[in-house]
Amino acid sequence: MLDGQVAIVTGGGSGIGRATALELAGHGATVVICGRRQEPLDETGALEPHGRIAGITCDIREEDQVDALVDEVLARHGRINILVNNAGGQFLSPAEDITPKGFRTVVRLNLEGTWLMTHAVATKAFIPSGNGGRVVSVTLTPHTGLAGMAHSSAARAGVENLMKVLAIEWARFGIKLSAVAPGVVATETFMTKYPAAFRDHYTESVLAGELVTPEQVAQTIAFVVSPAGRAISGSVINVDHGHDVSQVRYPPREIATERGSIEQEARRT
Ligand SMILES: CCCCCCCCCCC/C=C/C(=O)SCCNC(=O)CCNC(=O)[C@H](O)C(C)(C)COP(=O)(O)OP(=O)(O)OC[C@H]1O[C@@H](n2cnc3c(N)ncnc32)[C@H](O)[C@@H]1OP(=O)(O)O
Ligand SMILES: NC(=O)C1=CN([C@@H]2O[C@H](COP(=O)(O)OP(=O)(O)OC[C@H]3O[C@@H](n4cnc5c(N)ncnc54)[C@H](OP(=O)(O)O)[C@@H]3O)[C@@H](O)[C@H]2O)C=CC1
Repeated sequence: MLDGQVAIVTGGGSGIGRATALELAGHGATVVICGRRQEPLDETGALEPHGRIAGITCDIREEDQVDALVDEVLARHGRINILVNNAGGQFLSPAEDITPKGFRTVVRLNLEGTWLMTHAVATKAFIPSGNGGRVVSVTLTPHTGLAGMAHSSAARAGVENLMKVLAIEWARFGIKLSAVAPGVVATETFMTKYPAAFRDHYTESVLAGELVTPEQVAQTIAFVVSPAGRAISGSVINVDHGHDVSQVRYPPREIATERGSIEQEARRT
């Protein structure tokens, strides 16, 4: 499906980024992954049997490192067809305790880093090639407001709108941009980084009763960048078992009937 395509996946050394790199490579793409540390990148590369994944260290918040990464990929492969902006994250904190530096740190990573990568790949590769390209940015649900993550909620809203604006402006270059917004994903980071009570609550109370897997997010990204996803641009695609529309399990345990539903209202006589 992706034979001959060259992809960059940011944050490809772990979690969703690793699963995405493996998924794209499995469909024939040559994949360059980046992150701040070399070791996780090498671990991802070792999981791919055909040598289609290589890692290059890059902090996506640093303009000179982003430029160097894109130049290196072009020098090695001569083209870039796909960019997956997956690197991101945040720390959990009540909004009133987030310092200016902490807010800036999260916005720089999620919004500015995504902009730097997207702009560099578009201007150095997609536009000069005349062939356009595909961009998918990984964001977050719920879109109704992610309590405890004010900085990240704001940044991800910015990323989703950025994808929409660029989908309009860069349609003339054949560039398609979308966001894929996962719900709660069972990555090692999610399972180990957050306080146990927070993790356990959201693990147990998600609507579907199960977490999203990294592979499910990766398969959606692969579909969007595949020939079958050619008409997708300016979209936000949730991969979240309905987390965006209902943040609690249905029905609430307290009022569940034996049939696992809610009691039906009696008809008026
Ligand atoms: C109704 C609501 C329903 C909600 C349902 C929610 C369900 C759960 C959804 C969960 C979804 C999301 C999951 C995920 O995203 S999992 C993947 C997460 N992955 C990551 O976060 C990886 C990347 N993250 C990082 O690298 C770091 O977290 C960070 C973003 C902070 C960047 O790290 P960096 O090394 O650059 O930054 P520093 O550590 O130097 O910190 C810089 C300043 O940031 C502030 N800070 C950092 N950590 C904290 C903290 N724990 N508490 C408070 N402030 C923090 C601080 O100002 C740092 O500066 P100082 O060290 O000088 O103080
Ligand atoms: N897990 C979840 O429940 C959900 C996750 N998401 C989002 O999906 C994405 C991936 O999450 P997940 O796989 O769980 O998280 P991970 O923490 O496993 O992945 C984050 C990756 O990004 C890399 N990274 C972090 N900062 C930078 C940077 N400045 N420059 C380059 N690379 C960087 C990290 O590598 P290194 O440290 O070596 O730089 C790491 O490989 C994130 O944007 C996350 O917020 C969205 C919804 C839910």
